[in-house]
Amino acid sequence: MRRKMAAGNWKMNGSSAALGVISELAAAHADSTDTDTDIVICPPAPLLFRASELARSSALTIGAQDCHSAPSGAFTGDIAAPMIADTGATHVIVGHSERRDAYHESNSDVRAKTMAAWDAGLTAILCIGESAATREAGNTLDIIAEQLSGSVPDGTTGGNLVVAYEPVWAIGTGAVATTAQINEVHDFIRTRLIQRLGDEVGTAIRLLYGGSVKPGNATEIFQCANVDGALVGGASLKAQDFTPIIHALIAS
Ligand SMILES: O=C(CO)COP(=O)(O)O
Repeated sequence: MRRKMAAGNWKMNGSSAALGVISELAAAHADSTDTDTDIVICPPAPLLFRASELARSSALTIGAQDCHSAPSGAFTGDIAAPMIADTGATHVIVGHSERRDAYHESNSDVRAKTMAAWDAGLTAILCIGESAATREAGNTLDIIAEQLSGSVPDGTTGGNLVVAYEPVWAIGTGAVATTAQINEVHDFIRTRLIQRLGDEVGTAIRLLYGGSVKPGNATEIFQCANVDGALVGGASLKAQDFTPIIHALIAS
């Protein structure tokens, strides 16, 4: 059985004062008997060291929101995957639609970042998802197939790769995808991963849904067969919002 994952992407939000959320989440999970769920918090890079310290000896783990594809070099302002690992973080988000859009990251860029993450011993949370225009044109599965074949490198063990399906039109809009839409895309992703990587690895990769996941819709989303968890933006910034989502996942 695949482990579940509740991942929180804080994006460019949160000062050191926000780190209290990590302690609150750790405390809320301290008495849990659940051992099947990974809780990953991805704060802005300047908070990674302190977040990793706070999460130590709790059920929480820490991830970054992006990495460069090179292990070091003259790339002012960028962060290399080994640096992320050095903070104690264990995960990194790659290919988020906000980066694909604002920084023109291509599928091959995302592929290179994913390999860099693996080289540093990190688990990559690789994001894919269609725009509103793509969905309206009926091309969702074509784009998903293209993103998968272009962004996912060969050589995953299954455990070091998590694929997050985040329809761009559902991010930060409150317009959550229907379970029919989520099922269609997640089942398609699973089939494609198995076709390409074989049954064992293709089945082991976890698939997260992201896009306006809230306490009120989490239970329904987690009932989808190929949804192993969520990548949560806004609702991961407050323990009182993220905790019920984690509980809904554990109960699913
Ligand atoms: O982009 C997301 C997570 O990476 C989703 O953000 P929201 O949950 O705020 O819609």
